[in-house]
Amino acid sequence: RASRTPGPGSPRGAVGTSPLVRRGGSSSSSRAPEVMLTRERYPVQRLPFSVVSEEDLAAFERITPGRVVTDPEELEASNVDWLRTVRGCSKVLLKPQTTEEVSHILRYCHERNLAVNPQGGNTGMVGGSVPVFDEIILSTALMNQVISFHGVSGILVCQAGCILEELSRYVEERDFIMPLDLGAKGSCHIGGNVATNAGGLRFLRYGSLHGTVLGLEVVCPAPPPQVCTLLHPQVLADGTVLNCLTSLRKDNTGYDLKQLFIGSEGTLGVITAVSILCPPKPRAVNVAFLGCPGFAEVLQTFSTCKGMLGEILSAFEFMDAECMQLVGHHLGLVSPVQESPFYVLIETSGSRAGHDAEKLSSFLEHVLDFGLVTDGTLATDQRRVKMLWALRERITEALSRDGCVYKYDISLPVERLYDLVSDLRARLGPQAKHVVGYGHLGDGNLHLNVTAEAFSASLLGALEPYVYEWTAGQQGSVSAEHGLGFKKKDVLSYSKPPAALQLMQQLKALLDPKGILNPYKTLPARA
Ligand SMILES: O=C(O)CC[C@@H](O)C(=O)O
Ligand SMILES: [Zn+2]
Repeated sequence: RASRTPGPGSPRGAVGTSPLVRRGGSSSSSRAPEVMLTRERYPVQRLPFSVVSEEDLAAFERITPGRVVTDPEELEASNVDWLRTVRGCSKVLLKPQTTEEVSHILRYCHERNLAVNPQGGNTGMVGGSVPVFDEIILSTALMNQVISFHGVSGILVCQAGCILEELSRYVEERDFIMPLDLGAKGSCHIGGNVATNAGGLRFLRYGSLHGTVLGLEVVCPAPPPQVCTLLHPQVLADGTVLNCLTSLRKDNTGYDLKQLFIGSEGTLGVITAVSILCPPKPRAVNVAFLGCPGFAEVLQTFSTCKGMLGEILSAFEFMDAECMQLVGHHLGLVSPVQESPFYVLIETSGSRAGHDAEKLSSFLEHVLDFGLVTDGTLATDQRRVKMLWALRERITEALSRDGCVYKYDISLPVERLYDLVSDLRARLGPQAKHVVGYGHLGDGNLHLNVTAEAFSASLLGALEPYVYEWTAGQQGSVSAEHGLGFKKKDVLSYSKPPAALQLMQQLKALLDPKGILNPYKTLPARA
C-alpha cells in the first residue's frame, strides 16, 4: 500500500509521530470498531446510477492497467473517513497516473452513468472524500509528480496527488514555503486541499487558496470529457491535454474559471494539477504561548498584536482551558504556562531575528503590564516551536479520544466568537461531556466541538439547528474552512440565499449533467 503510506511526522507535531498526520492512513485496523454504513445512519437514498459490472472492470483495467483495486481489505481504508464516522461500500478504486487517464475514466463513467468519488488523502472533516454508497473511488495517490518550480517567482506546478508535507519539504529546500499548512499535512493531497479550499494555520498571513492558486488543470465529465487547462486559459473540448502548465500572477481575461473549482469539493470536476504561489521562507520564526484571564483579554491581545507586530505576525490561534485539559489528559501534553481560562499561540515570521525578537519582547512587556496576559513562554528554536504548536494542532486528536464528537466549524465576527461556546455550555449542561472552543481567532474561525460518551439523538437535537440559527443570526458562515461534504450539505442555506443555491445547482448541471461526480455532497438534495 505504498500509495497510502502516511507521510513522516509533522514538522510541528510533538516528538514522535502524531496520529493527526496519520489521517487517511490505514484506518481499517481490524481492532477498531466497525463504522456504521452511511446509508444506515443517515436518511439518504441511492440515486439511479449504474452498478459496476465485470465489463466495466475490464474497461478500467484497459485505462489504468494494474491499478484497479477490488481487494475488499484495501478498499476498506478508502471507504471510511479518518474520523471514522461515515462509511461507503465502494467495490472499486482506480489509481490513475495521468490527466489523460482521468479523462478516459470520466468519459467512460459518464457514458455508463457510473458515480465517481474523487479522493485525495482522505483527511476531510465532513465526509466529503469517501463514497456514500458504491461510487467508484478515483484516487489521486499516484499523481504525485512535481512538474516545475521557478526559483525567482516561487511558482510551483505539480500534480494533484502530491502530499502537502512533501511539497513543503521540496520548496523549503529551495528557500520557499507552501502558503498553507494543516495538521493533516503528512497525508493530505494538494489537489484535495484546493478542491476543499482548505484554510489552516497560515491563512492569516498568506490568505486563501482563492488567492494563492494561480492555475488549475481540471477534468470535467461533461460530454465530451473536457480537460480544462486553466493553468493558462485553454479549455480543450476534445479530451487532449495541451502541455501549457505555465502560470501567471496577473491574468484579467474574462471569467476566472479556476475559482469555481476551488472549494467545489470534487462535485464539478477532478483537479489533476495545480499551480501555486509559494512565499519566501522566513529567516526567523518565533512562537509565543500565552495565558489570558478572559476572552475580552484575548481580543485585546489580538488588537495589540496586530498593532505592535504588524507585518511579522503569521498566526494568532486560541484555545480554551477545556482544550488544554483534553490534550493533557488524552495525549499527556503539559501546559508550558500557568493554568488560565484561555491560551493564545502567536507566531511571527520575519527576515531578521534580532528585529523580530525586539518587537516581540516589547509586545510581551506591554500585554503583561496591562494584565491582558498573565503568563507566557517564548520559543525560538525549532524543537520548542514544534512543541508549542503541538498543543494547538493536536486538539482534534484529543477530542477524538474523548468519545463521540459533534463538530462545528464556524465563521463569526471575532467579538462574538466565544459567546456561542458559553451559551452552549449553559444550554447543554450535563448532557455534554465537554464543550470546547478553539481555532483560528485571527481569521474569525471558531472550532466548536462537543463531546459525549456516545451518540445521542437528544444531544444532537439540542445542538442543531440551534448552532446554525445562532450563526446565521450573526451573519456568520456554517462552514468556515472544512467545507460541506456529506455531513453539512443540508445546512448550506443558513449561509447562502436561495438565488445563490439555484445558481450553484445550475453550474453543477452544466459541468456534470448526469450528476456522477461526488454525488450526495456539497449541494442539498433537490426537493
Ligand atoms: O477538529 C476540528 O474541529 C478542527 C480541525 C482543524 O481545522 C484545526 O484547526 O485544528
Ligand atoms: Zn482549523
